[in-house]
Amino acid sequence: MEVRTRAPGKIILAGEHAVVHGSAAVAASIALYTSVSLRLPSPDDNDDTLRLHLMDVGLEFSWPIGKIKEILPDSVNNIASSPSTCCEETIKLILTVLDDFKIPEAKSGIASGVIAFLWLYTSILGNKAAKVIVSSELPLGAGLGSSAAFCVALSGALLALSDSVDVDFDQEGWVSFGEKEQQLVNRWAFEGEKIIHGKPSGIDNTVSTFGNLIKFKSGALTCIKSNMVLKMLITNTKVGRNTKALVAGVSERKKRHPDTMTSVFTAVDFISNEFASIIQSTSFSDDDVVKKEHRIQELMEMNQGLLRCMGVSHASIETVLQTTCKYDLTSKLTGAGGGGCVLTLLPALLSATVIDKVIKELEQCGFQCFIAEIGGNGVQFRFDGGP
Ligand SMILES: Nc1ncnc2c1ncn2[C@@H]1O[C@H](COP(=O)(O)OP(=O)(O)O)[C@@H](O)[C@H]1O
Ligand SMILES: C[C@@](O)(CCOP(=O)(O)O)CC(=O)O
Ligand SMILES: [Mg+2]
Repeated sequence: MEVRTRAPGKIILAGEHAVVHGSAAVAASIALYTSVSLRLPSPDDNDDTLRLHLMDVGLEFSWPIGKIKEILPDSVNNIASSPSTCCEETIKLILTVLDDFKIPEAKSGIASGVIAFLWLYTSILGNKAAKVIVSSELPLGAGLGSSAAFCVALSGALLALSDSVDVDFDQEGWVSFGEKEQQLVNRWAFEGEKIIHGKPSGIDNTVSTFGNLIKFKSGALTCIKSNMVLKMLITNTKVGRNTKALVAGVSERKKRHPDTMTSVFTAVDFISNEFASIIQSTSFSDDDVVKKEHRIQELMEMNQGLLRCMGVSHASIETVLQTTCKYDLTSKLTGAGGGGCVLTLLPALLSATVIDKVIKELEQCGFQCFIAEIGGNGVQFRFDGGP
């Protein structure tokens, strides 16, 4: 029996980091997906191994089921319909089954993804043998929510083959989960994100699960319908960074300057709310659109300034900002910062020639540019083995 799932990445339009501290943020899914294939062997296969193939990093893991039972004897008592948090001691235990695999230093961040995999797998499916293959169209560790898409696609696949979720095996093509199933996928994915991020807000797994455009605050989501075309250029600086370390750094800064940082987070809350109301308001003419775009550009500029205050900008991000500024365009980092990706608003009336020029100049700096479709579907599954 095989199921496949795919879950989208995201861009945060306003409010990253501050959202971890209770401020509002606005995010949209992007049409770049992480896919999971999960195959349970038939009883005749006599296979007693759990295999994980992470195609993007070229790593393969396999564990005899007996070893998993030894390390996580209690995981069979976990209930798939009731997501639970992996405690520090269990993380340490799981780390011991990674000892046999020499994960190269440059890929050490992958260990947290493998721990999240083992926690989600054993909690939802128990001690079954299986082969799991993960591949992604998203750059890993670049601010586009690959960790959340990984956890969402994985939780979706595991739940689809669990007894806790009712799915129709006979439908063809990509199918969305029902509302109740989406909620459960989202809650499990959040538990996986906790292992990878330390203290996630939940915005990334929520937008990857439900898709579209959302406002998110203190764990609650509001769906937004944009009344304007939001075209964003995404520039990957290719400077690697780790969300967990950046989120922890902002919390440390908050400990040192509690009042100042609280004011910064409050300002971001206003920015996100204003951002959401501008994109939702109706525009009657091209003039209205231009005015709205100017207001959005100012909000992006202020948000970027406040992210700098939080200590999460980077020389490479500043280079993108200066380059796009030469063309009168506004940019801000997206995701955790410290490198990773930057968003540039491409106004509706901007000529294709200018877009080409700015992309060319950014690429000359060694960056990678793309324009992704935003606000599409969330997690989906299929059983039909199609493309
Ligand atoms: N396709 C994937 N294969 C293996 N691990 C992945 C994959 N996608 C995400 N991960 C895990 O998520 C981590 C990156 O997450 P993070 O630092 O939050 O960056 P982002 O979510 O912005 O891409 C990786 O180091 C790895 O542990
Ligand atoms: C910085 C933060 O707001 C977003 C992190 O996104 P990413 O992992 O960099 O894609 C953290 C969070 O909300 O959990
Ligand atoms: Mg992440």
